Order: sequence, then structure tokens, then C-alpha cells
Amino acid sequence: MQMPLSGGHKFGVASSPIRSRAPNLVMAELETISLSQLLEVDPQAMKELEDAATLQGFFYLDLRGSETSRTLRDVDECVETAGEFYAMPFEEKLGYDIDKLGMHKLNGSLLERLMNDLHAIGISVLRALSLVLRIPVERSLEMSHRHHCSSTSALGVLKYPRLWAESPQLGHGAHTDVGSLTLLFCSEPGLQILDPKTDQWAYIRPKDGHAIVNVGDSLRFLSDHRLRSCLHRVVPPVEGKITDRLSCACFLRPELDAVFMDDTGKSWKSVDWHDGKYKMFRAPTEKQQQDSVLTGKAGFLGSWCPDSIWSA
Ligand SMILES: O=C(O)CCC(=O)C(=O)O
Ligand SMILES: [Fe+2]
Repeated sequence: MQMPLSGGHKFGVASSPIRSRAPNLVMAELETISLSQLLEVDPQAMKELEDAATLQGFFYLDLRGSETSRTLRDVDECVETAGEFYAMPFEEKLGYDIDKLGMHKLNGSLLERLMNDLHAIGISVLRALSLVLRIPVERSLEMSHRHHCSSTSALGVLKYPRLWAESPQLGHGAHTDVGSLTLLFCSEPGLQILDPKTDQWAYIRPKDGHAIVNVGDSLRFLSDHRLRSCLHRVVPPVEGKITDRLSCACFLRPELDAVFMDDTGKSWKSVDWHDGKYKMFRAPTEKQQQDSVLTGKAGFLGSWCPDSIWSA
């Protein structure tokens, strides 16, 4: 994402006397589930996981503990390195064009190790979900996410520039995730869910040592639509903040050939669902609006409005 090169800050204090500077922060209440308790198949943790994944589709995964401390450190290092990359001049960054680098994006031991560790954590969550949903072993969720099989799984550090008047489209539009599980690490607010408990947009508060985990479309479909793929979006960092927001996300997605049925009963290969949805992410707004693939609701884009993130 590129920073605008010039221009003022429309929502600065002097030019915006009618708005309070206090951001209008409605916070979502999410379950916190401990990874180590899931690994021990603790009945309480398993029940909480089932409730969270079926009702909200979002939860905190507590990764504090000796086995995962390396992963948390690697996430920090990855974000720091990406921050240095984002700080490079635009022309220099063009040398790292994601579309040209293609399959060779994932090289270097830190990225590979982090991706492997996060994949393993995701598989543990899938295993627990297969158990609580009583999915027969031969159709278990982890069976369509085998480590040695090709998938579109990805690891990324996403940058959200702070709010600028010239780019009201900044942030990340409302969507459900295309894949199975997203494990997100961030230290700044900005992520919002359309909370199924209240039907209102609510911020997710970042929590140290925890991943924010959410269910994506593919997992919803693979679970016979029992798990919820919750709508979410990212609004830009709020007025008064100096720095941009960085988040690190691991997108765990099924094997390319995994097959599932969408809400209309149409059968898809995982890779085709992925490619079709990504095409829509890149489409003009008018086209997105006519389709339901991004948000699950035709005609609903769920766009944020600058006024809604500050108190009146
Ligand atoms: O960066 C975030 O907070 C969320 C990103 C997200 O929802 C996505 O990339 O699918
Ligand atoms: Fe997302």
C-alpha cells in the first residue's frame, strides 16, 4: 500500500471543530482460548472453541508458553523487517513486485520457520475443531490441509497508512476471508468485526501474546457451514496517531484440490474459490457491489465512513 506523497490531514483538530477527538470505540467481546489447553483436549477449552467458532467465528488464541515463545519473537522480527521494507523509497520497492516474484516469495529461514510454526498451530486448531464437530476421521478438517500438499496459504505483513483526506478508501473493505483460518498479530486497533452478537461493527482489541484467529469461507464450507466466517474490515489508524499500522497475518488455506460446496450448493475446488474471490478483491467497486462473494451479501459493501470512527 502506498502512502500519498503530499497533502494535508483533513481531520486535523483545527479543520474539524465539530468532531470530538475521542474515537468512537465499540469493543467486541471475544473468547480467549489457550493453545496448550486445546493440545491437552481440555473439555472446557474445547467447548469454548466450539462456541466461538460457530457463533462469532473470531477468537483470541493464547500463545503464551514456552513452546510458542519463539513464534511470538519471530512475528515481532518479521514485522520489524517488513517495517524497514515499507520505509524504502517507492522506486526501490518496485524491485520486490509481488506478482513478479511469484512462487519464490517465501525464501529465507525466518519466514519459512514462522510459516511452518503458524501452519502447525493452525493444524492444531483444525484438529480440535474436527473433534468438537465430530467430523469422521477420513473427512477431518486437517486432512485437507496436509503440510506436504500445495495450497495458497500465505504469510504477510500488511501496512495501513494513517487516515489521509486524499485516500478515503484506505483500510481494508468488509470481507470474509477466503481460506480456512487466519492467525493475525497486531499491536494497534483497526480491525473491526460485524459482531453477530450485536449486529454492530466493533473493534477487536489487540492482546499481547495472543493471535486473533478467524474462520474463513473455505473452513465454513468444509465444516458443512457449521463454522461462521465472520464479516470484518480494517479502518485506518485514527486521528492524532503518528505511525502507520502494521499487522502480520498467516492465512491457512486448504490444499488446491480440496472440494467444497458454497452457500448456493455449487461445488468448488479450493484454488478456484480463492482465485475467483481475489479477482473480485481487485475489481472496481461497482462490480464488487453487484456480487456477493466478498461479503456474502449482494449489494452490501460494508464500507466504513470517517464520521463513524469518531464520536459526534
Ligand atoms: O490487518 C488486519 O487487521 C486484518 C487483515 C484482514 O482482514 C485480511 O487481510 O484478510
Ligand atoms: Fe480478513
